[in-house]
Amino acid sequence: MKILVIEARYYESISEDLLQGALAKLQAADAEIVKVNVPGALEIPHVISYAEKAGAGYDGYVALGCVIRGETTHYDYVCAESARALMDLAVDHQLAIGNGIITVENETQAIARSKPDQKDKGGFAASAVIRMIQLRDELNKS
Ligand SMILES: Nc1c(NC[C@H](O)[C@H](O)[C@H](O)CO)[nH]c(=O)[nH]c1=O
Ligand SMILES: CC(=O)[C@@H](O)COP(=O)(O)O
Repeated sequence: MKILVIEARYYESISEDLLQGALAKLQAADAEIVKVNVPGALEIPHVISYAEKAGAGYDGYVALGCVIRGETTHYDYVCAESARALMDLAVDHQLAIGNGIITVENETQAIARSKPDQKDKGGFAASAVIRMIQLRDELNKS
């Protein structure tokens, strides 16, 4: 299976941990992996839309990012809109998308969720997209 990993490397070290967790799972599944990065979480859904429009032939997508609450309401919009857009793409277009965009209150929470040897949210998102590809294929054959 061919997987596009889309990273919003807004926080460099957090992003790297999310990526390593995701790559471990994808490599274990012998996936063909393509990686791209975007400025922030809000731009991740755009790439999926572009790839699908272009007929790029990805079996699934892993979205990786970290959104940490600041002083204003921008956090709420970045979290809600990126999640909503990914969900709409997945459901409306039958796409396999693993959402590894962590939305947290502070850096401590982000570290705990990004590290592969802790909560490994990047790895979980990769495992999710692998399973959804399998499930979609099974349903298409039934
Ligand atoms: N504050 C965070 C952002 N903000 C940037 C937006 O995602 C977007 O790139 C900008 O509004 C331009 O369209 N992005 C993150 O990934 N994480 C944050 O904590
Ligand atoms: C989650 C964000 O967009 C955040 O970086 C914005 O910070 P602030 O609300 O302090 O401008």
